[in-house]
Amino acid sequence: MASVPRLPAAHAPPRTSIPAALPFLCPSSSPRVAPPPATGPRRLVAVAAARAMPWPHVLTVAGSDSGAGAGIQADIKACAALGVYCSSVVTAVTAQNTVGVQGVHAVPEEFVGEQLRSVLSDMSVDVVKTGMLPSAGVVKVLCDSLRKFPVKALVVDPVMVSTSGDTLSGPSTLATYRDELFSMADIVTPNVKEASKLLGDVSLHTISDMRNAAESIYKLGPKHVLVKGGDMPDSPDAIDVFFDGKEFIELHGLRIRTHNTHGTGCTLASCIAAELAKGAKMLQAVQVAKKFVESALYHSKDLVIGNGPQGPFDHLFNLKSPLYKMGSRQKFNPDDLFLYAVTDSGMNKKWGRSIKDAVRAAIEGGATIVQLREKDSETREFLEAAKACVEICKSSGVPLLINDRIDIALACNADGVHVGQSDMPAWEVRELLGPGKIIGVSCKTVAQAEQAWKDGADYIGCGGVFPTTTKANNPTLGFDGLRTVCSASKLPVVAIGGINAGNADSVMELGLPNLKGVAVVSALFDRECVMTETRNLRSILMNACARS
Ligand SMILES: Nc1ncnc2c1ncn2[C@@H]1O[C@H](COP(=O)(O)OP(=O)(O)O)[C@@H](O)[C@H]1O
Ligand SMILES: Cc1ncc(COP(=O)(O)O)c(N)n1
Ligand SMILES: [Mg+2]
Repeated sequence: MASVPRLPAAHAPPRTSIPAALPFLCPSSSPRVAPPPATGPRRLVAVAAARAMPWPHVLTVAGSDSGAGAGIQADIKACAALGVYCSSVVTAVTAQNTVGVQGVHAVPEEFVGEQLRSVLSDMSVDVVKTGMLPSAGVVKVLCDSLRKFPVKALVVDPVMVSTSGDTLSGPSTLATYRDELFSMADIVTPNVKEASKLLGDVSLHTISDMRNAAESIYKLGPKHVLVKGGDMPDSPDAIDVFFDGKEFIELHGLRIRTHNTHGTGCTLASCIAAELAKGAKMLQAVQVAKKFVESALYHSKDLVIGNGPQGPFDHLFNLKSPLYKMGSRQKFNPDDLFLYAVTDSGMNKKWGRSIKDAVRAAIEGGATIVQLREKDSETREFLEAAKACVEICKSSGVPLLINDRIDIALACNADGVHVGQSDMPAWEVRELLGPGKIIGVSCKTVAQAEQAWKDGADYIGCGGVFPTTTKANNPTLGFDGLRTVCSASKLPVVAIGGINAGNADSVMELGLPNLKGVAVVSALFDRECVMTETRNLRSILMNACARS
């Protein structure tokens, strides 16, 4: 089974295009001039245009959860958190809490139809998301309404049983789901129990079972299927299987150890709908949604509401915890390690350039990730430079990491940090930064690589491959040491230590498992023209990858 498809590093397009008209950036770059703010009539036009802007709109057709962890209440909170308007057609009212579902009161089918008519005929709905549809009659009413008032996309979460094990939609709706609703759906998102019921109670225990189920449900008519693995607690990751009719993609997330998982499925489907309403493609929408659920669970893992086994979580965690700024960045892409530029304040001083100019030049030359390693800057000066570099990196789509300084990474909202063996342990860094950030760890041994993986790191840096002057007392591992660590690592690896234009090809040509790229300091920054050196190294690496 494929993981998220990626271009092989050697063929990956440059992260930044280099327009011919760009001023040559050596030895220092020219300042960029921001356009003047709009004033007078121009401002009025801008305001009018802003007023006319439609608000992406999801309509949820689902049940009310009196405990507000799942159902309509979860859907509205999830859409609000992602900046999308959410209207609601209530199909049932449930008496529900953290213990389970105590009662269900279905709304008459005609009145579900009336609510649908009210919203769909007037309010420019982009995407419809369905949750609890308590009877076959309600499913039919919905299908009729959608035929009358078509929308851009339909997300079907085939809610049948709550996490607490209570029935929310009886077996009589199964046939109508299969025969009428699925063929109208852009995506169907069953959990393992629901997938099993839809397929006549087949047993689902493994990823391979989930893949088979996704394929069988796809044959019932939806354009995409996501079989969710939240309820497979034996798996150390939370793995969902996505199928688009051609390819299976395993979506891996951190499994958050918490009891507060009530409403994860409703939230996931609503986030997918919200992202689709904003114009995202399906896989992208699913990835953002999964990351959102993971982050919300992470930040709510210790909340206590109610006495039952399944608590709600906080969808609006982002409002409360400015520390954890969950952007819509996708999960770490190991191919970003291809040409890893590590800055050095001493070298920048020597060549008379600012950190900012050094970073900009490296990115213009094709660096795929940047780490700021400023061992002797004052904190305030470093923070200001880091903030400027975050802006530069963000506009080029290149991740920015900070060496060692978790405080700086948090304050400038960097994409992550890189820590060494004597810095803060990666698991503590993960606690502070949350799941959305990249964490790298320097490792020289198989045991250290194993620990980094256990601690929740995203990649390891392994070296020194060659002798180096940038780090004192740094034993050289050589190719053999690198090979040993790469072969055993469960994480992607970037090689580091004395790598330059003269030897980078020999490292990539080793073709080692998990080796994704090289990290360089002096070879880029202890040179007169950072951009030229980076460009040259990039082409050496690409040629080496093409050969090996
Ligand atoms: N403990 C957890 N940690 C991280 N992600 C989880 C956890 N539990 C569920 N998820 C994720 O939440 C989403 C909803 O999944 P699931 O709980 O299986 O659906 P449902 O709520 O319909 O039973 C999935 O993306 C799943 O991987
Ligand atoms: C009204 C309503 N809709 C959906 C769910 C499923 O949510 P979960 O699977 O998290 O219990 C629920 N419990 N209640
Ligand atoms: Mg669940």
